[in-house]
Amino acid sequence: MSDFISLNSIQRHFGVYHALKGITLELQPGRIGLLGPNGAGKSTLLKILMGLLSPSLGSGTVLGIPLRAGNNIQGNMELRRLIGFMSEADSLVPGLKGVEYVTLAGELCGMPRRQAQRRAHEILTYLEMEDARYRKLEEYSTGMKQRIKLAQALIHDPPVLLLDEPTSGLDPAGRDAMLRLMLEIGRDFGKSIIVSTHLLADVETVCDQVVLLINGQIRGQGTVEELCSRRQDRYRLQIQGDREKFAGFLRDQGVEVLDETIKGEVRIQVSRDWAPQQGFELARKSQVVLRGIIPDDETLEELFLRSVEGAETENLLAGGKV
Ligand SMILES: Nc1ncnc2c1ncn2[C@@H]1O[C@H](COP(=O)(O)OP(=O)(O)OP(=O)(O)O)[C@@H](O)[C@H]1O
Repeated sequence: MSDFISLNSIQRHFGVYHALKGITLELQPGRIGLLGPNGAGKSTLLKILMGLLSPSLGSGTVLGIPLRAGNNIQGNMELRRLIGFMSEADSLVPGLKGVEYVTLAGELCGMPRRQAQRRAHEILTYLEMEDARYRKLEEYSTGMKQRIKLAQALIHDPPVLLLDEPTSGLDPAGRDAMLRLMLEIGRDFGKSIIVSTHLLADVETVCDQVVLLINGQIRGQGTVEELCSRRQDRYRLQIQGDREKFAGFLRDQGVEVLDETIKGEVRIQVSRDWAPQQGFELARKSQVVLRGIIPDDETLEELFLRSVEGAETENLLAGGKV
């Protein structure tokens, strides 16, 4: 069992709707991407991890603190001291200036006012918000709002950050800057980060682990490399000889050719029980030299789309039940 996060069949119902349908997960500290389409249950899971919501069923521990169905006020308070949360929603307090808002977040975490003020200034300097700190929050641009939300999550120097859609609404430059900050905070300051997003590129840039959450269920977990190398039905045949002729021959033999435009290579899709030995046999018959057969990994985007489609098909077959 992981000391970091260990979940066992966690469910969360909202009335008759099952937002989480039995989440079992063991996570190690690091930079973790919680990837899923809209409505997958990402925010619900983050809120359970930090004790803002309790599970309807199931059990688990986060940083050694047990998650319990029903009210667990003591455990939830402890979790909030250890976790910084940046919500997706616009959770700012109108009328406050940037530095007042971040100070208030510190005080709400139990910090004495002076300490919270000092720390708020430090963080706002680190986030390059020197000038914006004395402006009212309602005057902030979307990029500034996302930064100040990150600042309030960092105020009490928690070892773990939960970031819900941190790049939402940002322009490309703002997004790059936010991703750089996340990398820095995770890699250089040693904090664990769980980032909820549906943006694959954000996960690829920042995260060393991925959890794929679709329709309230875990559909994959591991490093990007591990997840993308799971399929065993696509190969790159590296050949010496006439590529087009070989591709035509393969098609005649009932092999699906995905791409024959890459120099020295033909990409194919086959059934899962296809043995690479068959590739050599086909090459011999077609009189080309086969130099190698390499499993053809899918991109994170392909994996994501395939998983979403798979979940939709299963849902349809199950009669679309929640
Ligand atoms: N308080 C609530 N009451 C009723 N239903 C809810 C509540 N919170 C979430 N849900 C439902 O649970 C499902 C999962 O919502 P959640 O916000 O966790 O998804 P998400 O993956 O974060 O989506 P998004 O990427 O769109 O933010 C959605 O269908 C949502 O409508």
